Amino acid sequence: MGLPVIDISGLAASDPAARRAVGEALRTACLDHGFFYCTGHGVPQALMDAVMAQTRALFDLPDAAKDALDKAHSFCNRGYEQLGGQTLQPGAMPDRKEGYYISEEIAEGDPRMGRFNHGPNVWPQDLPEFRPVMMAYYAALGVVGARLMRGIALSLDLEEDALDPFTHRPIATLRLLHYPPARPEEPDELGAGAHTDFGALTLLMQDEVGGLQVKSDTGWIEAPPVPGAYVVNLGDMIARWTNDRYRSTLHRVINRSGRERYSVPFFYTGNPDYVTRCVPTCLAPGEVPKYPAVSVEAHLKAMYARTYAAAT
Ligand SMILES: O=C(O)CCC(=O)C(=O)O
Ligand SMILES: [Fe+2]
Repeated sequence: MGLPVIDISGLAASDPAARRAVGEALRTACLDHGFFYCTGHGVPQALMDAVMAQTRALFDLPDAAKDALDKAHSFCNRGYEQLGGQTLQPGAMPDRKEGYYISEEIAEGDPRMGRFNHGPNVWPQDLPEFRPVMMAYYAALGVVGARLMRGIALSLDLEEDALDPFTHRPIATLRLLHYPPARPEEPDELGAGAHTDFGALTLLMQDEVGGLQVKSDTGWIEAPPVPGAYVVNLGDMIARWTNDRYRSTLHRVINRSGRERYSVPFFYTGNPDYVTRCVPTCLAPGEVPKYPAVSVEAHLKAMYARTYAAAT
């Protein structure tokens, strides 16, 4: 069976019943696959299209231009990541993808400057539209992420604003990805090895090529592109938070299309100082939390160390 489609426009409605109805739909999807398609998110299609166009333009730059933007030059994980720069599946071959990291632009004098993942972005000089398009998109998805977290709160029978401290000044990361076609001579090579996401929520925009697969109880299922919709999935943090009631599900990418594939996940990770601890509504009488409380920042650091050999 395919992944459900949830129209989240009700979360922005003034009618509390409309907001609760979305919470109910989220609850079912989170308990079941931990993955769903999201429509009614309010992000203009023109902005989504512009992000895809700039993403293609970035990866079309000459290698020397991309190398100059390498994230090795950044202290806060911004910029270009070479083909094979990450191995998402332990023991597998390096991922057949190249990437680019963008997060909040932290200005000089901001007290957060220099904390894990906080600092300036890296911008390609030859693409004048790149920065404004990406920053507009980053802001738009921050709004959707916070709104979805309110829906998640409702879905867990919490007060609607219970997770607002988590969505205050959140860490979030926009990641541009390019997957060249799979190589027939390397049958074990994956575009992105099987992994779960680190944070709270991921909102993925993918082009029309396809190749994302999600692990279900019956095996790998395809998550084909649905125009205008995001593929949303829960990350490890929400699984911890809910004592594994909500699922952070394995997924991977194999681009067997013979074409170039582009995708843009947005990782909504939350306020770095927020301490996640088991949600009380996720404990049956006598049940104990499986995981100790952990701050968002400590969790994120540990997760980066897992997939990058030389992580900071
Ligand atoms: O490109 C995709 O479809 C998925 C990417 C992904 O899972 C990730 O970057 O965590
Ligand atoms: Fe992922």
